[in-house]
Amino acid sequence: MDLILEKWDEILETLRKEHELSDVSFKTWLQPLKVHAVQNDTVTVLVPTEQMGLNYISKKYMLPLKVAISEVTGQDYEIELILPEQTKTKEVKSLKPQINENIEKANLNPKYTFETFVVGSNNSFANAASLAVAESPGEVYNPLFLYGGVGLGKTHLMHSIAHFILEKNPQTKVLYVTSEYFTNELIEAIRNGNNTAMAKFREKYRNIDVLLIDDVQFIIGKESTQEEFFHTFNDLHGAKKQIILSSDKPPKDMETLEARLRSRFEWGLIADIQSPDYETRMAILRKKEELDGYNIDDEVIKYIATNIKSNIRELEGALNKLIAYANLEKREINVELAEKALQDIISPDAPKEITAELIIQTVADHFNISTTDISSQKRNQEIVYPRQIAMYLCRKMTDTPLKSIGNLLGKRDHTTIIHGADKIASDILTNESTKNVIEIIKKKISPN
Ligand SMILES: Nc1ncnc2c1ncn2[C@@H]1O[C@H](COP(=O)(O)OP(=O)(O)OP(=O)(O)O)[C@@H](O)[C@H]1O
Repeated sequence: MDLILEKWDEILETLRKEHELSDVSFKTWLQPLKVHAVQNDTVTVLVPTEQMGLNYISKKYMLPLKVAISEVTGQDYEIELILPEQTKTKEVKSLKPQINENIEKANLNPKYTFETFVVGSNNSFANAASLAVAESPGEVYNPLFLYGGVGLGKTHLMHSIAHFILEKNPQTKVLYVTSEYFTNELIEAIRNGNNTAMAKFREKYRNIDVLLIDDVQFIIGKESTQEEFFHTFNDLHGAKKQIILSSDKPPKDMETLEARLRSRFEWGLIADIQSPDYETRMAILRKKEELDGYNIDDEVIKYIATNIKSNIRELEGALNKLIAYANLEKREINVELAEKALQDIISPDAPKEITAELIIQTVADHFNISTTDISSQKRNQEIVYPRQIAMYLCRKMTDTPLKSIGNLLGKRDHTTIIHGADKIASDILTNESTKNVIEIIKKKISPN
């Protein structure tokens, strides 16, 4: 509800612009529309006219409104129009289930749950530890420290724990953030230079039941962040609140981590995730295929699982690329097509190549949005910023021609790519958060 309400004016404005509505049409039909309720992905819109007006709006503006909502919020909703006299009967339904609001508040990806997580020998210990923590937060292993290489499922497991806890007890205050987000918020509070900003920051992070901090290795070397994090940790741990951390290495190998933090990280349980074996890679591809509603030949799945070994993000990226390629070429998916579509990813002799596709996938994952969003025509800031970062990194880290980058990013022309990349290049010089984000994503793309 909050998201739609907050963005309602922007939604109507987007619709007005995209359909070049005259002032009079806008004022007559759209401006008076009010959000009455949002429930289970249906937005109930109050039409304060009479039946004729409702019929007309339904015929003429229902679809454009749906599209505008999807563009602005990044989510698809059904729309139901109602007249003022119907509001009484609808009132009971006006609360969106609390659990969905909590998932939004906690910053969770709805797809990352235990149900969609494939358990193999590489991650069974981490999975069991995560489930134990999810069942008894703050009681058994505190903190839970998950570590493993890039793209192996740490974030997915963390979100699974949070979903599980919220499902069981929707009142629990759960917050997932990346350590980079934590750092940026802290920098912002310090920059504001007043006690209220710091107090707000502390209130936010210390007044929760379950805190999940991803990629905690990025706070190393940032003194004030380590200091603040140390106090947050102590407060929460002392109050028996659950802390879950992830990193690319175990605490003992985090050389520049302050000793007092390292010892705290080791208080609870440390669980690692290794690269998946062949069977697990097959199972992950099968799961993804099932979730996305495809039915791909076994030989093709075997081909991908045999050739992409180390990183699950790349494994999924290869499958996505193959599907996109087949759709574009209007061809059936078979091993021959897979060899062609994936030749720049699967090349037995060449060292691992950094492709524009890998960059786009990594940026999307980092911002918790889909690659479809990045390549869409959406212009809201939550999508534009990651898109520009993808433009910048594709230019910096690959030789991909501007035209191809543009095609991958929603058929944009080369001037848009140059503009987006330049914008980020100048942002890096003045904005510490952008500098941090770029540093982190670069490491995810190329860890060494
Ligand atoms: N065991 C698994 N089952 C199903 N999907 C998985 C599994 N492990 C990872 N994935 C998928 O692989 C992708 C990358 O995983 P995730 O983002 O959790 O990795 P990560 O270890 O947090 O990476 P990073 O170090 O870059 O933060 C996600 O789309 C995730 O859903």
